[in-house]
Amino acid sequence: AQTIRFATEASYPPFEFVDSSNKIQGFDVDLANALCKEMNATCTFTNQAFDSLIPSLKFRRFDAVMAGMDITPEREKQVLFSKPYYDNSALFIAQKGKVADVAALKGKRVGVQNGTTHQKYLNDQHADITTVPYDSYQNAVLDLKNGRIDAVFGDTAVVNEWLKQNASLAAVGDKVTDKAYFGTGLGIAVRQGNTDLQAKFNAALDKVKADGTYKTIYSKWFQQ
Ligand SMILES: NC(=[NH2+])NCCC[C@H](N)C(=O)O
Repeated sequence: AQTIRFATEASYPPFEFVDSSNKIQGFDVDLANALCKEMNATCTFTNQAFDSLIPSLKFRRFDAVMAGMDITPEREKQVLFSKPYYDNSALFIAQKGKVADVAALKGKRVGVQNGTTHQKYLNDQHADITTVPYDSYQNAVLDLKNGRIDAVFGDTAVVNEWLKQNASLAAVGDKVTDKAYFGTGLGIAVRQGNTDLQAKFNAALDKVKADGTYKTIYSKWFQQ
């Protein structure tokens, strides 16, 4: 059977994280395994810095990237994406009672992960906010709790996870769904020209959506 080497950045529950026995787990991993089963392939997952995922894919160190990655026009110039497998949006969080709304973040320090759509969105659309880059969102949340930064900007499902675990944090403003950054959905990236693997992922996605497998995995990781 074919082996598909996936790369991810596993500090991003519920999409991907390293569990207590050092295994990479999460929604993306379960979905990838379901797709690989459909494709009669074996999946492997490697943990890498987020901003190195697309370069490593291009260097052929991996076959696919699945990392809660938004499909964006800019990334589509470099890689091919599967059809969207998850509807995404982004959200700011801050210490409870400290930041009234997004306008109040003017002149403040907001943590983001390097290479993410969140970083690009703030740089492009909120030049008045100081973006503070982190290699992992875990460290950004720590700094938010310590008061070293004023807010963190991340994917809504992930941010909700932090809110559940940290009673001292709260959402600021509404979800952001700007299509140029986060509105199109998450996709699996493969190399330009690898339309064969792209087509296989798309067919497998259709299959797991139709037979209920997708729904089971979704409800395991995104409890309402
Ligand atoms: N595994 C991760 N750390 N993912 C971060 C993803 C952030 C954002 N959705 C993006 O595509 O840029």
